[in-house]
Amino acid sequence: MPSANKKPQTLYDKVFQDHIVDERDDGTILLYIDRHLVHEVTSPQAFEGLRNASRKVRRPDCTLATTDHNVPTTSRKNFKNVGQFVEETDSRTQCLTLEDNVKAFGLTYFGLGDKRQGIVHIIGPEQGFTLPGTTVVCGDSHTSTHGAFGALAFGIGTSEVEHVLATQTLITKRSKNMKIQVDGVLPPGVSSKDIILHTIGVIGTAGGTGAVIEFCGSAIRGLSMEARMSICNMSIEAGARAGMVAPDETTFEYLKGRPLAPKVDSLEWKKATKYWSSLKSDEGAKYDEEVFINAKGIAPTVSWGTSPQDVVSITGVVPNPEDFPTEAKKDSARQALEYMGLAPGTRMEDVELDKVFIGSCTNARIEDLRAAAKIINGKTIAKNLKRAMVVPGSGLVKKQAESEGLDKIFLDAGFEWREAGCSMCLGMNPDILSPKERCASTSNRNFEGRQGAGGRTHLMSPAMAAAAAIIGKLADVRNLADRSATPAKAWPKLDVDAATSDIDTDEDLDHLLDIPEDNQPHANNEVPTSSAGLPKFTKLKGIAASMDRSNIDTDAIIPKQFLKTIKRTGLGSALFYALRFNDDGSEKPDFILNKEPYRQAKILVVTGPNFGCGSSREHAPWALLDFGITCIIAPSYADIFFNNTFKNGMLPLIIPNQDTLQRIAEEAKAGNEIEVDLLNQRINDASGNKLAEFEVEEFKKHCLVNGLDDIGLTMQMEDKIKKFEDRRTMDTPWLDGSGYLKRGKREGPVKVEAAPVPKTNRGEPIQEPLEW
Ligand SMILES: CC(C)[C@H](C(=O)O)[C@@H](O)C(=O)O
Ligand code: SF4
Repeated sequence: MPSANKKPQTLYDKVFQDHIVDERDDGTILLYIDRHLVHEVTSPQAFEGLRNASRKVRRPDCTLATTDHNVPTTSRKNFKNVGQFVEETDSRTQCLTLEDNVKAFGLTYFGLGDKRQGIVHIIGPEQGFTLPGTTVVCGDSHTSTHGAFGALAFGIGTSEVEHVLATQTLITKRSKNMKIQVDGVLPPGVSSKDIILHTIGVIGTAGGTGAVIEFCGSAIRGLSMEARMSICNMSIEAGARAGMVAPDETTFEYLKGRPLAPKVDSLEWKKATKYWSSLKSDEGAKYDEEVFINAKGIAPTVSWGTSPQDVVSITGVVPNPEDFPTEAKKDSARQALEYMGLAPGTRMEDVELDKVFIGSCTNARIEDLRAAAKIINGKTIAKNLKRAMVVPGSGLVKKQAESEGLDKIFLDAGFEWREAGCSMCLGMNPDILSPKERCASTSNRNFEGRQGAGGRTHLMSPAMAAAAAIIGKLADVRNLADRSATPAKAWPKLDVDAATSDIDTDEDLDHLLDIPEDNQPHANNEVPTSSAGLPKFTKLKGIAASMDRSNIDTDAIIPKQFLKTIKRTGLGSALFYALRFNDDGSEKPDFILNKEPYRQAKILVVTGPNFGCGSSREHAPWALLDFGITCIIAPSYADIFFNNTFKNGMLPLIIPNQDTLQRIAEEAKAGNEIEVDLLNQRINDASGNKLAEFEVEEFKKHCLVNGLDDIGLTMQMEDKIKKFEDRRTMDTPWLDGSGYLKRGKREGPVKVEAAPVPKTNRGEPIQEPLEW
């Protein structure tokens, strides 16, 4: 599907262009989605929405589900079913809800009894579900991982999950192009994790806001697929929507023999690799931003603070907040050091640890475990450690590691060898830090409370975490590594075939999926194309609470313990939980929303940039909404959060000018009401005097003002979507379900239910359908 456009294009431009179903004058684009990954935390409300509106999943053959966030990582030797195995009630409910949904909607599912279960971003590539040139989405911010294949892969919120399930498309707009070029040879002991931590240190967690990053340069070219995945994984921590690497021979080699990739040497494989080879940025392609990094200058890197940008070389010291350039930055460094229990000037190598965690979608692939095992081999973990654990990213990674004897190396050293899942990366399962415990972690986020309330996270590479486990402090892997120049071993590829051999027949498949014969639920694409659904937003007047903070992440807006709900409502009491409440549940009197009149706030004014960064959890806007806040005013937002708010009838306003923003914040601080007039795009004071004007995308405004449910709107574009799919089948036939995702294989009889009162996806009766 070579792009017709003559203008030099970037890799991102090409993949984006090839997926446009429809484009409106204001730049709003309906984008086709090739691959949809689903997990238990961000999908229950989406499936509920489908049910409420009597919609079915449009492309079960392009959808793959697993449980990862909530699952215990204890031995599954005696595993019988989720109901018995997952002890924690809410986690069990979420896992069981996913199981019900995959059965009801006919989706392929890797459950806890399946060797292929694992972290969603590890199993997609492993299976060849992720392919170059595809669009890949998941209700999860680290979907950016899949960009390592030259896919355009990004995280979405739950409402968008529902949109993709129903329509296999998303409403979006073009992102900016950013190039990060890393050239040169990596020094010994430095890995791809160090590249990305170092890069985020350079550009900051808001550095990539609004952009898709293309990682290129000789250092990137020289990396394996797994290392490229670790880099793209953390594009989201760099503030970007996605990260991409142009596919090349390394990519093709990785894909050979994967169950869902075209068969090697088939006509499809030849056609596919020809297309994939065209997916590189053209000579002269324009980037909105370019960053150049010399690989030689990167050292093994660790984080010292509570943001992934707070990094330093392992040979460095804890920075002094007074050395930061602005008062706001000094302040946030002070807060970070207080939380982390660190004093300025302390050598990083003197920082003592309590726990070590090797796992997560950033670094729990086979290569990561090999790198850690190489350091650990023959040694034991330090006595001061309370716990050291290895959590493989998938059942297949675990199996492969065991076949290479890595489990034994870890176990002999004193590590725990666990079952696959997200585990202590965010601690939605029992694997958590206790307050003040300090952890060396190969994960991607060191936010306050991320690995457990009060827990302290230091991010690093698997080899560095292994070194830290042996020393019991943050440690420089270069002092432990075997410096003898033994040639790199040619490692075997992950054995994916063995795992699929138990589903040779249709009967096996049905057994695996446990699909009721004729139970396509409520499947009906004719009735519910109505587009009326959300409350209308035209004018809002009310008290505004103001917060002077930068980079407020969605973990802070609503921590992980509240993500176990299968509902959208009732989350107001969890809003800003750690900032708002003490450990005993009492209110922190100084927090703005605990003061009068701000308990009644309808508007939130945030003076620092990058509000809503981090996780894609739509629970963040749901919590704000449930508290009563329907409008946020800030200088900038993280992309996923920004989209999520609109999907809930909320208005996030961008006021880039600091003086104007301060004027609005002053009104808020004085306890005066503010008026947000969407129709006239003005912010007024309580007496109607103009404080500011604002921009808002035309389509989004239209949806808000009319309370439109954009799934209904998109379903009215059926002809165009169908036409796109027909062309896709012609041009890239390997993208229609193959192997165990074969299209049609699981399509039971479509049962059209009588729908006396058609409902919206929120379960309310539909008003008059509205045209857009
Ligand atoms: C649960 C999910 C919404 C979340 C994400 O989007 O990132 C999680 O994976 C995380 O890492 O915080
Ligand atoms: S970042 Fe952590 S919690 Fe989120 S998907 Fe990856 S492993 Fe799971």
